Amino acid sequence: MKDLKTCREEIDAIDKEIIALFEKRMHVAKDVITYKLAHDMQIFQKDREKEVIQKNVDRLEDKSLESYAKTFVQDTMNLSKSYQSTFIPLKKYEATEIKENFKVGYQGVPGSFSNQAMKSWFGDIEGINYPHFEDVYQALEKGEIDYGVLPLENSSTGAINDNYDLLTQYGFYIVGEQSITIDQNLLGIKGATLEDIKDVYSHIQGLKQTSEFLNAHHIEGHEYLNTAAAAKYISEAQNKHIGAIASSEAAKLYNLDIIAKAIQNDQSNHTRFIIIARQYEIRPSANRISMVFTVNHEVGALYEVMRVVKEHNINMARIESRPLPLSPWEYYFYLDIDGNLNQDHVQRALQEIKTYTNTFRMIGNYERKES
Ligand SMILES: O=C(O)C(=O)C[C@]1(C(=O)O)C=C[C@@H](O)C=C1
Repeated sequence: MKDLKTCREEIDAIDKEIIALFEKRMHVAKDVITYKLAHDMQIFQKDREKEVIQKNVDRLEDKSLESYAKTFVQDTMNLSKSYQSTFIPLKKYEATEIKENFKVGYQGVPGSFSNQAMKSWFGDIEGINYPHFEDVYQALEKGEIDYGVLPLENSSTGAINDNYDLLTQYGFYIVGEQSITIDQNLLGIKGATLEDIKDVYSHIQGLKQTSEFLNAHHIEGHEYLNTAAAAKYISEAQNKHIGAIASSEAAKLYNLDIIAKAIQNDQSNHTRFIIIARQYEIRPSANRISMVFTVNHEVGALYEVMRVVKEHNINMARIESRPLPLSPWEYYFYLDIDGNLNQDHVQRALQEIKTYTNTFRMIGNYERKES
C-alpha cells in the first residue's frame, strides 16, 4: 500500500498541472466570448457540449470512471459559461413612456374580482369585459385593448394554469401585478335564509375556496362561468333555494342579500392578477422579474438555474412547471425572482441563466401592488 504522504504528493503534482491547464482553458473561453459577441452568437452551444463530453469520455481507459468524467467535463464547461457571461456588457434600460387613452380588457362581468383588480391597478375606469380568458388575449393581439387583467394564482387553490399557458402561447408580457383580498360570500335573493339554500352557483375557484362551508351546510355546488355571472343568474331566477358564491360588489350590483359573509376556507384568501401587454415596459419601481424557459431533460439541468439565482443572492419568489406542448413528459418552467433589470447583479444572473437554458424568454419586470 502506498503511504498517505506519497499519495498527497502525487495529488499536489497533478493539481499543479490541472490548474495550469484550467487557466489556459479559461483564457481560451474568454477568446471564444470575444468572437461570439462580435458574431452575435449565444454562449450556450448544446451540440458542442455533447460532442466535448462524448469525445472525452471515450478517451478514458478506466471505464468505471465514466460518470465522474462526464460530470467533470460538464462542470468545467459550466465554469467556462459562467466566466464568458461576465464579459457581456451591461445594459441601461430606459423607462418606457406612460401610455395615455389606453383601453383595458378583463375576463368576467362588472362586479367580478377581475374587475375589482383592474380598478385597484388603473383607478376607476370602465374597462371592456370578455367571457373567456382567451378572448382577452385575442383582443390584445388585435389591438382592441392595450392591457389585459387576468388571474394567475390564488393563495389557497394555487395556479390558474390556463393563464400560464396562454401567456406563453401568445408571447405577451407582464407589466404589473395586483394582488387583491378575495372575500367569498353566500348570496341569495332578498329574504332568503341559509336554511333555504340547497344549491349554489359559482366559478370553480369560488366553489373550491368555500368547500368547507358548503359541505358543513350540505349545499351542492354547481360550476358557472364566473362568480358575478352566477350572481346575475340567481337574481334573474328569483328562487330562494338557489344561491351564488360571489363578491359583496356583485350582491350590490344584482340586488341580492349577503346570507353569509367571508365564507372562504382560508381567511387570508387572495388572488394575484397580472396586467399584460403586447410589449414589455420598463419602470424604475419594478421589483419582480418573470421568465419562461426550457432546460435539457437531464439530471441537474434545473438545479443549475437555481444555483445561479442563489449565487447572485437573488430571492426566488415562485417556480411553476407546465407540460411542453407536443413533447410528452417534458416541461417548461415559469420562474419569478425579485429584482430590477437595471441592477447589475440581476443582469448578470439573467445572462448566466441563459447559458443553462434551451429556450429563454424574459416576460416582464414589473411592480407588485397589494390592496
Ligand atoms: O465552444 C464554445 O462555443 C464555447 O463557448 C466553449 C464551451 C466549453 O467550455 O467547452 C463553453 C460553452 C458552450 O456551451 C460550449 C463549449
